[in-house]
Amino acid sequence: MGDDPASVAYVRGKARKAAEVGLRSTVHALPEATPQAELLALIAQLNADPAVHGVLVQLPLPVHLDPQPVLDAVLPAKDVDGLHPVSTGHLWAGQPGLRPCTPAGVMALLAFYGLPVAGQRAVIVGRSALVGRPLAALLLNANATVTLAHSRTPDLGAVTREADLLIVAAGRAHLITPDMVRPGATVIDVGINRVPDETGQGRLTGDVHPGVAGVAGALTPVPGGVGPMTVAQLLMNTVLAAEAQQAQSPQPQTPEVSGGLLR
Ligand SMILES: Nc1nc2c(c(=O)[nH]1)N[C@@H](CN(C=O)c1ccc(C(=O)N[C@@H](CCC(=O)O)C(=O)O)cc1)CN2
Repeated sequence: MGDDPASVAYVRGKARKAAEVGLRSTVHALPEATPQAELLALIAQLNADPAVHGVLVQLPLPVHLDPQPVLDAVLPAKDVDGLHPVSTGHLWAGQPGLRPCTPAGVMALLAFYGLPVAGQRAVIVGRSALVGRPLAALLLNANATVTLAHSRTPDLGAVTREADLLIVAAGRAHLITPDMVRPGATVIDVGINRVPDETGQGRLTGDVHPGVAGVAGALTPVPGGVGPMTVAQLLMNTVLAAEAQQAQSPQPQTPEVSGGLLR
């Protein structure tokens, strides 16, 4: 909703990647001033459409809208963003379900590089519903010992220095400096901050100071680290949701859809 340049770019990127892997997507771009009832009516229409396997509402919403009733309106079976309370319940109960995309992307990245999680002391900085909270549950489910730090945590450096695995999603450029990191720790930078540069366009940088590369055992870059994993996980969730819906109530598929979605 609206014309926030970052959201417009993220949605465009999601549609492009979906097309690349053979998923059909439709972007419903609504004007900033759209009333909540109109947005809820659109979600209800998509929920009821058997040709639609996944629905996501790009965040943030304009300030006049309360995000929670909007997220609650998405049918849990189609909740490819993993933000519906049913998905959250499954996650915290350690049951299978659709997981929020950025935290799931972090877990996929750790697995891909063979970085250990079980038994590790994991510290997350940032307690957002989109990243920090669900990531705490995913790490717990993977048998890490988890600390969730945030803007009111006193002596943040003392907490982060305890981490074998430090994940930063605070939304503050270069919050984590080299002295706050244990030598050899794995550091995952979820921050995406645009800071002024000489071109006037702004430069992307993370929540972790570049000097941390000299201390950490592994450090994800920004850009090109966790961000693209978010989109990959969205595509994965969409395929999982489609497969689960197909198993629940098999629909006749067009050849094009069968080729794209069913293995
Ligand atoms: N409904 C949702 N809204 C938002 C989510 C989300 O998971 N669900 N996450 C973010 C934005 N986001 C996806 O929506 C997202 C963020 C970053 C990237 C990415 O690939 N970043 C690149 C840099 C891109 C740039 O030039 O700005 C990178 O880090 O390399 C993809 C998706 C908030 N909203």
